[in-house]
Formats: sequence, C-alpha cells, structure tokens
Amino acid sequence: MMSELNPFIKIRRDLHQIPEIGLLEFKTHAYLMDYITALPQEYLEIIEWETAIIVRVRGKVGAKTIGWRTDIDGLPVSEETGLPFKSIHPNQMHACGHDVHMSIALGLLTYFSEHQGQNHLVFLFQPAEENASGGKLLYDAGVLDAWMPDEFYALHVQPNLKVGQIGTKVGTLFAGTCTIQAKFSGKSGHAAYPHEANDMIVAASQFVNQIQTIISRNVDPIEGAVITLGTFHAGTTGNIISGEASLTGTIRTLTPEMSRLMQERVRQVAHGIEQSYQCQVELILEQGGYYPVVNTEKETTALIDFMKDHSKVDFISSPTAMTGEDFGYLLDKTPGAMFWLGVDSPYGLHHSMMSPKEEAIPLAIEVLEAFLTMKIN
Ligand SMILES: CC(=O)N[C@@H](CCC[C@H](N)C(=O)O)C(=O)O
Repeated sequence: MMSELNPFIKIRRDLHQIPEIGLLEFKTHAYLMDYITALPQEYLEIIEWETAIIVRVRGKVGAKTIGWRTDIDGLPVSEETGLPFKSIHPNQMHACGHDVHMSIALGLLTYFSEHQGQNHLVFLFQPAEENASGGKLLYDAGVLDAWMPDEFYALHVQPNLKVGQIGTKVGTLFAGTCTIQAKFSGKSGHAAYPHEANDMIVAASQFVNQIQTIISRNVDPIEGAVITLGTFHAGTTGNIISGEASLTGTIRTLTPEMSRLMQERVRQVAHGIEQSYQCQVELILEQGGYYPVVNTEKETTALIDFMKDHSKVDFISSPTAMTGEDFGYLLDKTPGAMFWLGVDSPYGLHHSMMSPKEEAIPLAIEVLEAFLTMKIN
C-alpha cells in the first residue's frame, strides 16, 4: 500500500505548480487565504495588503511578538525538472524554493492555530522577494506597524546542504544588492557599412568587460564583491548593426561603503563608454530594500544553541554568502536571524532543474514548532 503524502508536501506541490512573479502573486495569495481561513480562527487575526498576508496568533499575555517570515514569489525561469507537479505557468518557476518556505510557514501556522502561547506570533507571507523588495514596500506602507515583531526569523532553502543540516552565523549572512539597468543608444545600419552606423553591441560589450575590472582592480580582495549581468538584449538579425542594447544585472557588496564605491565606478565606466563610442548610456542603479542580512548576536546565538541541541539537526557554521534577501531590510528594523535549511539539490538556486528534497519540509516544521514554542513561552 502506498503511504499517504505528508499534507505540507502536498501543499508544496500545489504551490509549485502556480509560481508567480513578485507583486503578481494573485493565485498564490488566494491559495494561502483559502488554507488560512479554513484553520481554527479562535486565536487568529488576518491582514491582507496587496498580495501579502499577515497573520497574528494572539498570545495569552502578549507581552511581546515573535515574527516568522516567508516569501511567496517565483522567478522568470522555464522549469526543466520534468516533475509531475512542475509549473503550469510558462516561464515562471519556484526556482528559489519559496514554495518550500510557504509550506513550512503553513505547517507552523497550522500547529500554532491550535497551540496558543504566552506571547504573540506573527506570520508574514511576503511578496516580491526576488524583484521589488516586498518586505520594504509593506514595512514602509506601515502594514506591520501594529504587529511589528520584537524578534523576526526566516529561513532560506540551501541546495548545497543535506536534509537535516541547518546553517547560519552571527553577523552578515547575505550581501546587500543594487540592481543595474543600462540602455545603450547609437545608430543602426547595414552590416556591410559599419562606418555609417554606431554599433551598440560593441559598446555594450565593452561596458560588460570593463565593469568586471571593478572587481579585480577597485575592490579590496579581502572584502570581495560581485557584479553579475544577467540579461543582454540587442539586435534583430545577423546582417543589421544594432543601434540599441540593454543590460540588467546586480551588484553585491557586504558594506554600504563598498556599494557606493562600486556604483560610482559603474557610472564612470558608463560615462567613458559614452565618450569613446559616441553614444548615450541611460544607467539606473537601484538599492531598494536589499540591505545586507545581518543576524543580531543575541537572537542568533540563541538560535544556534537551540539547533545544536536538537537531535534532528546537524548544525553547520555557515560562511557569508553573496546572495541577497530583502529580509535584511526587516532585520535592520528589529533583531532576529535568517538561516539556511538544507534541501540537497544537485542544481542550485535559480536553476531550471532546482529540486529540493521534500523530506526537509516536515523536518523543518517539527524543529521550528519547538523553536517558536520556546520563543513565545
Ligand atoms: C535568495 C536569493 O536568491 N535572493 C535574490 C534576491 C535578488 C535581489 C535583487 N532583486 C537583485 O537582483 O539584486 C538573489 O538574487 O540573491
């Protein structure tokens, strides 16, 4: 006889099929709301804001509030896992594991809807972690004002760790990010008459190569930083010189000072390209709310001690990673910690074949039920 599928793995598979890009998570929002409103409501209060959902589990005393945050958006990736429950939305995929994050949060909320603690527990289902800093948007709109947690916690799946491994560190866990958009405008023309045109594929390619030297020549190698350009669009066909090119990318740094330095150098390089290729470069650099994720000492040390003592957890001391996370913005406002949850996938985050091991879901729910129970009592 086939064993029954764990209900939160089933939920993960449902959510995996309907990934949506940040701020457009309408089906995801509806799925989450259907589930949440079907739970026992005695201790629950719910706020909806755009596609976000905030649920408070009222504590008996409510002297403080502990927060748990999950993100809910997907990525513009065409899924290639071949899974029977693969995305039904073309060119959209939960390639960053937010389906797993949501099902764990629902598992925890299910438990706490029937196990009231002394203190309040707030669950934030947050949109647009990947593209528009949903955490910042809702914080700045005052959505969390009445229920702002005294401590905030969140996890992120980590394909490089095994199921059962949990990793984090005190201090900077993830980098701060700044997005790059660059549009190059020159003059199109016939492939055979380059002297009568102004080729933006050549100009933009120089920009791509030159900004990489910022990493090798301007950044202190001990501190480190990243520049990645993820898109490069130009041209229409092989025998027409392209008069336009557009690039998008991201700068990753560990300090605001380094971010400022790199942004300044990117601007200078863009200006130099304008001079040497006699073209226009429209450059937009945007930091949004992707501050470095800085885990606070007291809360993270307590979390690490808890994980080290838990029989089902193999705690791993994690190095700082150059991933970004807008949870950094919320941790700038209130103490707390983010940590990696091992899901053991041969393909990494943002890959079209990323496929987390689902056993991590019930395990995380069990461990985090105990952690949050300790926190609210
Ligand atoms: C965990 C993760 O993969 N997060 C994203 C966050 C993106 C931030 C921003 N939109 C950017 O592109 O820099 C990441 O790419 O690290």
